[in-house]
Formats: sequence, C-alpha cells, structure tokens
Amino acid sequence: TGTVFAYGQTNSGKTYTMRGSANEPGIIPLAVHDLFRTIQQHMDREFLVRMSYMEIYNEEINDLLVPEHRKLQIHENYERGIYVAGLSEEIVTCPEQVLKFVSFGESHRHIGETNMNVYSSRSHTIFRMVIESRDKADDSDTDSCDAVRVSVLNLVDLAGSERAAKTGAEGVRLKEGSHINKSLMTLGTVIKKLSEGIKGQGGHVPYRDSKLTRILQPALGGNANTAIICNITLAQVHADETKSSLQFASRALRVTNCAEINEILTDAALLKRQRKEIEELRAKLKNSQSEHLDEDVLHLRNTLLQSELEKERIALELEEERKAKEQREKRLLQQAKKIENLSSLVLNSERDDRAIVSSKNKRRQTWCARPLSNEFSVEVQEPASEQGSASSSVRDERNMGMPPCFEELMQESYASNVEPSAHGYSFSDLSNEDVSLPDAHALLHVTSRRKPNTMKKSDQEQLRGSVPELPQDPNEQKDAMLSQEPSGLSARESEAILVIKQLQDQVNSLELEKSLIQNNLDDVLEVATQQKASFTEKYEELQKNALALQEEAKIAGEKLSALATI
Ligand SMILES: Nc1ncnc2c1ncn2[C@@H]1O[C@H](COP(=O)(O)OP(=O)(O)OP(=O)(O)O)[C@@H](O)[C@H]1O
Repeated sequence: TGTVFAYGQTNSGKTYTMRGSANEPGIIPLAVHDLFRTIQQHMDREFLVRMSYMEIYNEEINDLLVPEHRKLQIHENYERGIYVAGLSEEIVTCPEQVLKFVSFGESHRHIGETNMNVYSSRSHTIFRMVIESRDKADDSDTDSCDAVRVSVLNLVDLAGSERAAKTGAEGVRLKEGSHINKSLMTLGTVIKKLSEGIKGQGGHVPYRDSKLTRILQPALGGNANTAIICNITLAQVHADETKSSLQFASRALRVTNCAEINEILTDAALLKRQRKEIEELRAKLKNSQSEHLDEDVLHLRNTLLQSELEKERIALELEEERKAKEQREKRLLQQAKKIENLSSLVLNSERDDRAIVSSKNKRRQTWCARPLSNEFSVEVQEPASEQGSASSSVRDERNMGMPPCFEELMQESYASNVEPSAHGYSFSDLSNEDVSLPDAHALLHVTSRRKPNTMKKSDQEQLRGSVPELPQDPNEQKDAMLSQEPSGLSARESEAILVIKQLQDQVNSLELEKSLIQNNLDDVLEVATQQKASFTEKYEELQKNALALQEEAKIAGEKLSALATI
C-alpha cells in the first residue's frame, strides 16, 4: 500500500499539488500515468486496476463517482480488512479513463467560499487505486503461482488545517470547520502517538475517533509506504499556521511503517505454492546433502592423507635418528678402545721408567763395571720376592706392547757393558757361577736405546692416527706438551697424555651431543605421539559429524515424504 497526503492550511496549494494543471500535472495524473507505464513493462503478469473516489465531508463518507451514494459506512473483515461498504469501484484500463473519472468526482466535491480561497475545499478527498496482479503462466507451469498480489494507492487531499476564526467562517462554514478540524485533530493525535512509539508499547492509538483516520489506518503506522506533503504559505500573517503545519510534519517524520506485499491465495494457489516449496526444499536438501557429504568425504580423505604423510615423515626421521645414534655409539666405542689402548701404553711406559729407576739403584749398589772375580757377589737390597713379582708383572705388561726378549737383553747388556776379554768373563762362564745376576727389569735401562723400537709398528701407527689434532709444527708440539705436562715425563708420554686428554674431550663432547640428540629424539617422539592422537581424535569427530549429517538427511527426507503425502 502506498499513500500520499497533502496537508496544510487553506489556500496553501494542496489541491493544486494533487491535481496540478494542464501544463503542470499534479501527483494524481503523474501517479496514474506512471502506474500504467509500469504495468506495460511487466508483460509476464496480468493486471486488474480498479479506482474509487470518495470525500469525507462533515464526518460523512460520500462516493464522488456515484453522487447518490452518500453517508457510506466503514466495515472491517478478515479478507478485505478496513473498507467502505457500498463504495463504487470502476475498472480502468488507461490513464485517460482514470483522469476522466477524477474530473467527474471533483465536480461533485464540496467546496465553499472562504475569506482566503474562493474555491476552498471543505472536504477531505481520497482517490484510491487498487491494482491486482498475478503471473500470466498457465496451470501446467509448475514454476508459476496463482497467488494474486494486491496493491493499493491512496492519494489524499486534506481540507485546510487552519483555525475557523481566521477563515472568517460562520454558520454552515463554521460547522464544516469544526468537523474538518475534528478529523485533522484526530489525524494530528494519531501521528503524535505513533511518533512517540505508543503503538510499539501496546498503547492505544485513536484511529476510530475520525472517519479519515479510520479509513487510512493501514497507511498510518501500518502496512504502507506513506508520504506527507506539507503545504505552507509564506505570508507573515500565516506564521502560526505555518509553524503548526511544520510541527505536524516534524512529528509525522518520526512515524515508522512496515510495508509488506499483500497477496490473496486461493486453496488451489496455496496447494500449488506449497508443492513448489516442497520441490524447492527437496532439491535444496538433495544438493546440500550431496555437497556436504562430498565435502566431508574429501575433508576426511585429506586429513587421512595428511596424517599418513606425517606418520611417514616421522618414521623417516626416527629411522635417521636411530642410524645416527648407532653411528655415534660405534664411534664412542672406537674412541673408548683407543683410549684403553693408549692408557695401557702409558701405564707400560710409566712402569718401564720405574723399573729403570729401580735397576739404576741396584746397579749403583750391587753391580758396577769392575773386573769380575770368582768372589764377585751381589747384595740384593730389596726383597727378592718383591723384585721377582715386580719383574714378572712388568714383563707381563711389557709383553702387551713391547716384547723384547729377556735373554737378548741380557746378552746385549753384557756385550755392551762388560768386556769379557778385559775381565776374563763370559756369559757361559757366569751361568755356572754362584753369582747374583741383576734383576731383569733392572737391565732395561741398558737397553733404553732400543725402547722406541720395542713398540709395535701397529701401535705406532695407531698412536699417530689418533693424534691428528696435534700441532703440525714440531716447535708448537713441543711447546704445547711442555705447557701441559709435568716436568720429568718423556715426549712420548706427554704425547700420549695429550692425545688421551683430547680424546676424553671428544668423548665428553660426543656424550653431550648424544644426550642432546636423545632429548631431541624424545621431543620428536612426543610431538609425533601428540599429533597422532589429535589426528585420530579429528578423524573420529569427522566420522561422527558425517553420521550425524546422514541422520539429519534421513530425517529431512522422511519429513519431506510425509509433507508430500499430505
Ligand atoms: N504551485 C502553484 N502554482 C500556481 N498556482 C498555484 C500553486 N499553488 C497554488 N496555486 C493556486 O493557489 C490557489 C489556492 O490553491 P489550492 O486551492 O490548491 O489551495 P488549497 O490548499 O487546496 O486550499 P483549500 O484548502 O482551501 O482547498 C489556487 O487558485 C491555485 O491555482
């Protein structure tokens, strides 16, 4: 529904606004032409246009198209809403026809002469057009709908809103004025209440207090688009009226309407529409089902694929870590072996030195390079058992890396230090003599020049191979050894100690690295376990959702089939 009011004091141009002139058409001719132009544009629909024209004069409703129809009553029912019973409605097909009826109606309108306007409108007129339309398509077309859309256009020319005294009205004019003012007063009250939101709060709006507000009830705060044109005169004498008109307009601005499309549905049309809705819903459901299921399956597949890939990646990482760990352990074992070997070498070397010192002592006391005689005797200072055990243990240890033959050493010692020719002495002679021979270990000092050769070639290579970190420059090596070693150690010992230290450092760093990698491995394992758990959880959740969706789809399908049966 659309409604246009022309509101204002007398002689302000309301009638002119609504009707206009031949050169300057007003709202009524403009709206009529526009309506028929729109109808022509909608070829897919068929239209039925009806018009009526009435006036409210002294709170009486008169039919302007059939002047005999006077004092018509207002009724209201569910189907038609508020309507004027007995009001004639002319079916019109073109603008000219409408305007002709309007002119006819105007000629029967109540006008009177006032001080202000010779042809003053003494009544409110309501020009109404009812437009019904529906789709042109035939019954076999399932896309069409039989619903009839009903639109109403009210164009209202109100009587002057001025106070009676100003117009100089008296007698009949005065009575007219009071009635006119009653309708306009009620209109003002209704607009005021609506603007204050009384209707929204469930308050009373006095539509029934006047014929005008009762007929136009849907246009005032109801199902309509409403425009109020407020006409004013600029003359200083009408300042109060102008102010009052503007106040009315200001209040009207705050009224909110809610326009809806009005449709009349027959049973057949209703059934057809519902069937159509069912079809639409069914198609939508089918689409949404298949779309959702496809999406879900795709999503699940993706998730599975991702989790599989992740699992493979983690397995690869674990395998690599395991291999690296094995290699490290292998290296550690090798290093430990080397350290063990080197340690044994150092121990041998130390014991050799001790033995040398011991033998030196003995030589000083018990054996010297002097002519041997049969009375030659040797005083053994240390207990023989101790010496013997020391000798044997040293010999045993020496056998691990340095295997010089005792007999050889003996022979060499005597060959180099004892001159048999000078002393008339030979080993064979001595063997049968009752003399105390020096301890075998004590003789080692005699063969000290052979010591470097006593180390196995393989041991030497091993030692060389295990000291790659030593400074290449001999001076540097020497310096490094001197700075780290206690004085009194041989170069080989210092070297070995240095290597051991370096190897121990390496072992320590490798141990550290190992523990770090172990930690990393633990972390990776933990993350992998967590991810696996979350993936499993997600997978289960998605499966649940898919089941729920299937259940919903099933229920919806059942509902639809039930609806279709109905
Ligand atoms: N815009 C306009 N252009 C030319 N003439 C106008 C215009 N507006 C009003 N008039 C003239 O002013 C006079 C009064 O206008 P009109 O009858 O429309 O006033 P009204 O508000 O309807 O008065 P009433 O309430 O007494 O009927 C008329 O003679 C009309 O032709």
